[in-house]
Formats: sequence, structure tokens, C-alpha cells
Amino acid sequence: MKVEELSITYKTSFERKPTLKQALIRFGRGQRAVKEVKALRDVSFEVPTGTAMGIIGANGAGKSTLMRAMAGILPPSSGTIEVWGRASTLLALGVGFNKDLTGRENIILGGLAAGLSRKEVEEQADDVAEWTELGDFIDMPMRTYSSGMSARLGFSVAVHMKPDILMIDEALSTGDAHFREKANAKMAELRESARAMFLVSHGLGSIKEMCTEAIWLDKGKLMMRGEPEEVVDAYMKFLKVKKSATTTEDI
Ligand SMILES: Nc1ncnc2c1ncn2[C@@H]1O[C@H](COP(=O)(O)OP(=O)(O)OP(=O)(O)O)[C@@H](O)[C@H]1O
Repeated sequence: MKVEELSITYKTSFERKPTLKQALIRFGRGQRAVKEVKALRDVSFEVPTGTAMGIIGANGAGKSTLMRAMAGILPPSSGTIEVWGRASTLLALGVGFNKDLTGRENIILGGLAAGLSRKEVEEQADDVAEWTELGDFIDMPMRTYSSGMSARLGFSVAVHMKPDILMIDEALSTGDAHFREKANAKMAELRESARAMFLVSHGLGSIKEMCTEAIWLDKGKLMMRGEPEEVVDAYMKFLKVKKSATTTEDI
């Protein structure tokens, strides 16, 4: 994966539905109808095969935007992204699932959406379902799931689709201890076979534990790239947060 001078600007209009009068007044004053948010500014990095890349930074730093762009969901405003292989994303858990369908039906949908053939999906479906340990809930509509249960389903779908590139955005935060342990083991296994893994997390402990490299974003700019330990330390210094066991998580 190679990202070169990537910039992404969101354009949002002020009013949901401007009236003609409002538009004319604004035009008369020379005001613009859209507000621009520069979510990423000239970000460049290359990720060699076998890398598990952690992405850290404050709220609004551009982490999810970067993931969405790398997953091909969001087009760059400028710059380029080269992806080698098929990316499987686990962005904003449960998004993409249909809450009125059962877990099992969503597994099929998720597999097809990830680009697998119907045959491949059907072969995988039982394993995916079993991995979730959802029991009878797997045949219940997803609206009856807790957020942790949806997370388990989302994670299971994403990791079983044999991705070349695995992207995980805060996936583990909603799971319970048993699920987190299982998910960590699965990710370690995938790291061996996937070409690259990206993990966005505010849990700096997990970044240090699971990643081989890290990047730190601040206000859309790439501040630093390096060993997870180094990058996390620099970020914490920047935040002037005292380093202690209790603050390593959830920043
Ligand atoms: N759909 C959108 N329309 C307009 N602005 C957006 C949109 N999505 C994100 N932004 C803005 O882009 C910037 C980066 O947001 P992004 O979600 O990438 O940050 P983040 O680092 O993932 O934050 P968090 O840690 O809170 O999840 C923010 O200023 C945000 O307000």
C-alpha cells in the first residue's frame, strides 16, 4: 500500500436545504455556501508487506477518513492511493449490516459485499457464524443484538474473508474480555497471512501490543511514523499526559 500526498477535504453546506432567499442573501454578501474541512493534508507513507500499522491521534485527527480513503469508500481530493490486493474493512462496526436480517443472513451479505463468490461465501458461512459464539442469536434479527454482539459478528465477517489487507477501526473497544482475547489471537494469525493490517485505536496499549509500526495524525497532518513505542510516547508527550498504567488505555 502506497499513499502519496493524500489530501481529503469535506465540503459541507451550512443549511440542510437553503431557501432561495438565503442563497441570494449569501450570494449578495459574497459568502460561500459550503464549509470546507481539511481532514487530511498531504499525507504520504508506504506500507511494506507484513506490516501491522497502528493509527493514532486525537478526535477529529483524520484517522477514520484515512481508513475510508484506503478502503476505497472515499475518493481523494488530491494525491493517490495504491492498494495491492483486496481490502477487507471493519470500519464503524455493524455499518453495512441490515438490522432486520439475521446474523447469518448478514454474514452472506457481508461476504458478497467483500467480493467473494456465492460459493465461497456459503462455504465460509458456518465457520464465520461459529466463530462469533452467538449461539441461537445467530438466527435472530440483528436489531436484537447488543453492540458487543454486533461487533463480534462484524469482526468475524471481516477476518474470515481472507483479506490481503485488513483494516480495523476501534473494533475491539466494544467487545468483552473473552472476545478481545480471541480477536487478538485471530489478528496475530492474520498478520502472518495478510499483506498488511491497519488498526485505528485510542487504546494505546493495544497499538503497542499488536502493531509493528505506527503513525500519528494531528489535524490531518502526518506528525510521525515509527516504532509503536516511540510514536505513542511522542503522542503522549504532546498531550502532556502523565505516563501511567491507568492512562495508557482510552486516550
Ligand atoms: N462526512 C463528513 N463531512 C464533513 N466533515 C467530516 C465528515 N467526516 C469527518 N469530517 C471531519 O473531518 C475531520 C476528521 O474526521 P475523522 O472522522 O477522520 O477523525 P478521527 O481521527 O477518526 O476522529 P475520532 O478519533 O473522533 O474517531 C474532522 O474535523 C471531522 O469533523
